[in-house]
Amino acid sequence: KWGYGEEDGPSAWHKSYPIAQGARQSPINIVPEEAVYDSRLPAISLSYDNCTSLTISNNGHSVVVEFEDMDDRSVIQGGPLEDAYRLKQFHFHWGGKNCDGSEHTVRGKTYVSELHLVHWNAVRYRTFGEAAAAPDGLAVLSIFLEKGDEHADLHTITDALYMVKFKGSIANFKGFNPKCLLPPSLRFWTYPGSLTTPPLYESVIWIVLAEPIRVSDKQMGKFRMLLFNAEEEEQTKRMENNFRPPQPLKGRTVRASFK
Ligand SMILES: Cc1cc(C(C)C)[n+](CCc2cnc[nH]2)c(C(C)C)c1
Ligand SMILES: [Zn+2]
Repeated sequence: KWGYGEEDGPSAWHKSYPIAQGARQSPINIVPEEAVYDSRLPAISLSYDNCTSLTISNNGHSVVVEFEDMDDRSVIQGGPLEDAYRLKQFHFHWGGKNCDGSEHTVRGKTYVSELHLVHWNAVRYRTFGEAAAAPDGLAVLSIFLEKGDEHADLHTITDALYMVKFKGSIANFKGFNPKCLLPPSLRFWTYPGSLTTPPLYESVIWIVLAEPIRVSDKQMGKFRMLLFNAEEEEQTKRMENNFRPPQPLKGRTVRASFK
């Protein structure tokens, strides 16, 4: 199977997943000066007030918070999106003790971590799986985490990580609303891309917020206590550096919602 190590990491994925060298792969390096300001782009609208978080889990690649997505109780719309997309889950990518782990970069700058809020087009597709394989199936809202003071609301997540230390662990995680993780500004860049892990489906409309949120080193240290391995496996592998590096733009246009 695939991972983030020397043998099974991003540079090897193309062997089992040739789309890794496709025309709309993610992440990318965003160059603001080359982004096209589009004044017709509506603002992003997030309706998370009735969202229902269910669980927090360790899938062996990241820590994931899943939501109830049987109706349109929590959706993202506007921006580049034709339809409303349903919130399905969010997860993070991060680095190691002294190195950054964001997936997208801005003028080559990396951030400590990157939060992905994953939504799917339930207007056009019946299931998440079907949407995840369709060109306009998913919309991922990406938020950069920058090193700074403690983030007051991130504690709710970091305090729960001990419950999902091992791959395959899952715990109740009700009542969490991710709107507390948004930065003050919803100014964004948007471009057509892909999942950043195998199967690397080219099914994601990316919406990357320009303004990061700030988190402390101590809070990030708690993410690095998670493990890639299951409890019964003998080798203990710390969960860190679970990010894919930027991929070729291949002629795509990045649009900006701001000048
Ligand atoms: C069908 C599928 C969908 C996703 C994400 C977009 C939730 N993911 C995560 C891929 C991803 C993570 N960040 C961006 N893409 C996978 C991985 C767990 C195998 C499978
Ligand atoms: Zn992700």
